[in-house]
Amino acid sequence: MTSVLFQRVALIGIGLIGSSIAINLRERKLAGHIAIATRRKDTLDRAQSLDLGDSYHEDFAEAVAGADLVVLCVPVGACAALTALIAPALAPGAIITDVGSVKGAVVSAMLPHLPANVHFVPGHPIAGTEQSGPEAGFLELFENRWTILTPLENCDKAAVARLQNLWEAMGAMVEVMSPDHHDLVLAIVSHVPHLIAYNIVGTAADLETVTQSEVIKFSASGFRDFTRIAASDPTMWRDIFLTNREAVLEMLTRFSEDLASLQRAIRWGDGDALFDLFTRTRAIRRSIVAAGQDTADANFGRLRQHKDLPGQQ
Ligand SMILES: NC(=O)c1ccc[n+]([C@@H]2O[C@H](COP(=O)([O-])OP(=O)(O)OC[C@H]3O[C@@H](n4cnc5c(N)ncnc54)[C@H](O)[C@@H]3O)[C@@H](O)[C@H]2O)c1
Ligand SMILES: O=C(O)C(=O)C[C@]1(C(=O)O)C=C[C@@H](O)C=C1
Repeated sequence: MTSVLFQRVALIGIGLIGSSIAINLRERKLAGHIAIATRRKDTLDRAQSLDLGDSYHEDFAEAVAGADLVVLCVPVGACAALTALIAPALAPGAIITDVGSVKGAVVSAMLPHLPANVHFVPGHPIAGTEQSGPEAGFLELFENRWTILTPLENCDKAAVARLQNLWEAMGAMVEVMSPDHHDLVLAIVSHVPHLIAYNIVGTAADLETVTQSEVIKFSASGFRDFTRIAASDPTMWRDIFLTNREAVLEMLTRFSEDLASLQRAIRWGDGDALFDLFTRTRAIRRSIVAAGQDTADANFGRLRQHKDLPGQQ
């Protein structure tokens, strides 16, 4: 049995993550009032027609006024300007958080604009799909998935606990870590995999000896999975690679070295090296499935059942 955890939640940006939070707040009755603000009138109108909130604002400051929780649900590159815009309107004691996929850069971008009398608790739900826009959200997105919070050392513990309660009420599991550690971990489990997907789909599309229609016609499920990831939002991912540059480059160096070893194993017919690696990686997949962390597959299945879902914001 859940109860109202915040009196007024302001959601800034209402795409996949913002709308999933809105649906959770409403369905689970976690907020007294849901105020929604976003950049484009058209997106706001679509959010309203989906009945995602209680009030809709083109003026960001108006949306956050009186809110005890403000959640930035926008691409990482938009966080600094938006924080500067809303900072003067934040209520004393409010918790301000975000859902950005990179944390170090978000902290550096937001912190200088924030008044001392609010609690800044950056966050990141490790849950998503390749869809964007207010129509893409759904209730189960965060269920049994991790959300990472990266509060600064001097942050009020009660504020962190309140935000943790909210994520848990939305079905998530919560872990706290430093922004830098978050960025390093996410570089290898999320950012580099996306780069690989963008790259392989781009390479296939550029092949002179294989036609576009053959790529589409013969794409087996392995390649198809890459195309799903490579359909992810261009703005969001541009911002991620520009703001988590160091960690991504570090992981790419390791990745390239390991890829070169695989290339060598294939060239010299070293079947044992290939077999050993594939055995280790199969065990990793099986432990992820055993831990119940493969719900993205379930989400993907769910989205496929709704083929008419618009993908644009
Ligand atoms: N999509 C995912 O899988 C996923 C998962 C976890 C976290 N995130 C993070 O969540 C954030 C939002 O991602 P999303 O998937 O919901 O994106 P989305 O594209 O579905 O929605 C983004 C929203 O931000 C608004 N917006 C964009 N630029 C803006 C600007 N300059 N000023 C004001 N509003 C602006 C858009 O109108 C839209 O309402 C990103 O920071 C992303 O890194 C995404
Ligand atoms: O399943 C997907 O489509 C995702 O890419 C989700 C995913 C991920 O890499 O796991 C993407 C970026 C977010 O920051 C968090 C989650």
